[in-house]
Amino acid sequence: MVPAPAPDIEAQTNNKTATESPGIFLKANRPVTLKFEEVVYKIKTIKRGLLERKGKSEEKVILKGITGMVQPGEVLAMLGPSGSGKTTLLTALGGKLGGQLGGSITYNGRPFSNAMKQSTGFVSQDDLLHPHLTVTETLVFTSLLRLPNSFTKEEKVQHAEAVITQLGLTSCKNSIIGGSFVRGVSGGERKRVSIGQEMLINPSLLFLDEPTSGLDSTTAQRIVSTLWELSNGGRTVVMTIHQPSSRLFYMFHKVLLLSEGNTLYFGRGSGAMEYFSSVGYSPLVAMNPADFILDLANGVSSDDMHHEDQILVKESLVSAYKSNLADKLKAELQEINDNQFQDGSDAKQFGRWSTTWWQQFCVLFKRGVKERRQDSFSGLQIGEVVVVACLSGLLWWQSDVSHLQDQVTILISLYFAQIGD
Ligand SMILES: Nc1ncnc2c1ncn2[C@@H]1O[C@H](COP(=O)(O)OP(=O)(O)OP(=O)(O)O)[C@@H](O)[C@H]1O
Repeated sequence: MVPAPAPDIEAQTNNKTATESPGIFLKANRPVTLKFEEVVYKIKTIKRGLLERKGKSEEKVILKGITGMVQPGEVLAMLGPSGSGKTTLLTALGGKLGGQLGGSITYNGRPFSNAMKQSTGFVSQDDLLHPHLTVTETLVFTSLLRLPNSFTKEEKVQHAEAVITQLGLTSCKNSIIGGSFVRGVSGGERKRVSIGQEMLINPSLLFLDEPTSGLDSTTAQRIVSTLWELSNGGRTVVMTIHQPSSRLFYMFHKVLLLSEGNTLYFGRGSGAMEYFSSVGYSPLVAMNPADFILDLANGVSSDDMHHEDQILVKESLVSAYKSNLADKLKAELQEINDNQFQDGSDAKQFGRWSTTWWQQFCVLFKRGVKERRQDSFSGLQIGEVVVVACLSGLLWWQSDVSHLQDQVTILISLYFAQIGD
């Protein structure tokens, strides 16, 4: 780890202890029950030969009617082989998936809204962190940008400090994040910084795409324990995970097993092995339940199986789920009365941005300067940056989310035009 020179932001946080920090992380502000019923997602693909210019349009079904529910205080882990639809489902539940999405997804009985967006944290698989900023700087700048003006600057800094303490990042808080060319904090610490960025808004609903990928089992355990503790504060946590150890597997309150867009199991993690043995699939030797059910999701129930047998195993597990668990789950979902949620928050009370344009400009400017503190500047370089920043800013100026695709297309066209020149 490369310690960076202590910046003024850290000077503001150094005298504060965790006990002085606001206790925002003890309880979720507005507990959220997430229900999803018969979620279907289809995409259009073009099938064409190597020499063909025009191909045939085909429809591919990625999610084939997925149902489930997560309540405050619960962690739902979505497991399945690569390409089974975990990230697609997570993105859909996080309100980030456009296109042909069918079925129903509700948050306290209501559709996704601006109000819910502001109570939702989403940690994607590939984190976008600035390599030359320290852990403290990263979290303080995010805090200054994302927390509303009802907090003073000092309170925003305190929130960042509280997150650092809560996520066990105190020992590396003055180390730079690092990247491909510069050594910085470890993979686990980096992941915790990404989680911390979302924790700053004290989300009631937290989505994480593979928060443990590439980490050793002890670090993975530490991250899942943190998420488990967060759920204890009345939060709803949903994550995708590739191959959890058995220790981790039993920490999940609920497990959703996917195979090629179908559900094979939804229920308590501790009940998974019992369920699969009740439908005729038990491991021959004692093994990690996650490994066993992932084998089943690939259609592997014993060694030396042919491809055709694997297809049959998957089909039998899909129909076993439909006849044994699906109806019970639907009945459980019906029992939850959507009118019980006292969700008085009105979408109108949530503005478009938490901070003003000028505040954002100042914070981003300061962050940009700190990020480049090791660079030497020439007048030409500064001029270039200002021109590009103005052009990019104009492109997004007062933009509507519905025009996002047009703007991205213009950016890509400009990029290719530049390459062509
Ligand atoms: N926009 C898209 N265009 C084409 N194919 C897509 C698109 N979105 C998803 N897919 C396909 O849908 C399937 C599920 O993708 P998804 O990323 O959800 O899988 P996953 O279970 O998260 O996989 P992994 O564990 O490897 O991340 C994959 O076969 C993927 O190629």
